[in-house]
Amino acid sequence: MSVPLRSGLVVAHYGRGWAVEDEQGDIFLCHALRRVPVPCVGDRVRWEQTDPGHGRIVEVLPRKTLLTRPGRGGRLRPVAANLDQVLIVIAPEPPYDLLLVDQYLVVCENHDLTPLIVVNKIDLLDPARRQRLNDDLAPYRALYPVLEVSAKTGLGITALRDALKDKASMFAGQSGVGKSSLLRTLIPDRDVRIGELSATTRRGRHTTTTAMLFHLPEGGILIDTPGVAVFGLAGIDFRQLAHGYREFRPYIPRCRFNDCRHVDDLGCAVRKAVEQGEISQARYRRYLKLLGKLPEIS
Ligand SMILES: Nc1nc2c(ncn2[C@@H]2O[C@H](COP(=O)(O)OP(=O)(O)OP(=O)(O)O)[C@@H](O)[C@H]2O)c(=O)[nH]1
Ligand SMILES: [Zn+2]
Repeated sequence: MSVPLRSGLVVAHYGRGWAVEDEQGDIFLCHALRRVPVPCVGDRVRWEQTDPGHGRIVEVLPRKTLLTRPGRGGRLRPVAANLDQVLIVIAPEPPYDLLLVDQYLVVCENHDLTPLIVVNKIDLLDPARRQRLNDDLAPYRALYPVLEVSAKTGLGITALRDALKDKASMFAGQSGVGKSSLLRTLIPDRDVRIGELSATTRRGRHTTTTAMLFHLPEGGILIDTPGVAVFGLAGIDFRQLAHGYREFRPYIPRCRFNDCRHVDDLGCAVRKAVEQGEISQARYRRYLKLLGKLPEIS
């Protein structure tokens, strides 16, 4: 007897299982058929129920976007599918690392993900720190939306909610910048949902999820990937790196050599733009640093 296939959304990933949400919002712990691509959070799937509360994924629908991380043996593992945007969170404390911000931006630019820069903990900004932040962020404000918020006081949270509405988003940022605090502010019933998942799967220890998807109260979804580094430069070559620096793009076709890495002066339109003040020197210096981190052969 064949069971009709159902549509679902992967909302969590545990070791070898996936939590699939059906159209009514009920959650089933599923395994995946061997022939399907390894599913990940955010995937739209076709699945069939096997037992109460359980099922198996038989098809992973085509993905709009896919974020991966290097797994065992250098193979890329999927982490989050169908994302629209990434919230790059920084804060006055711990001190922000703009090289890391640039790295996140390069990955976003090369995966068709829209980056938003979120400055959290603005309640901690005194005039001196405010001045430094403004100077540091000036080149970014010209390229990307920058939202200033405080998970502590609630400042700017309405604008953040508006930016997330009806989109699939994910946080990126150093430990301690306040990602969990923001998540709690945005999704007050978060813990209820985790409890609900554990109850459904009838197993106590599901704290080791690699990723989890939450529905935002005003529409849209937010994916949390605790402790998963998905924004490394693995798989990025020097062309993609330069492409990831948005403001370089108009100049790249004007470089004399097709394989210009924008390091040497000779006929490089990007360098010329830096010298003429059209491209931020700070950003260019960070580009050179990241270029130095790429594997030699790229
Ligand atoms: N002053 C202030 N402190 C905040 C704010 N948001 C978070 N914090 C504090 O910053 C610390 C780290 O916050 P978390 O939300 O745990 O940070 P995280 O980014 O999730 O950190 P990891 O879980 O390690 O990735 C906690 O002590 C929070 O109370 C804020 O807007 N203002
Ligand atoms: Zn060049």
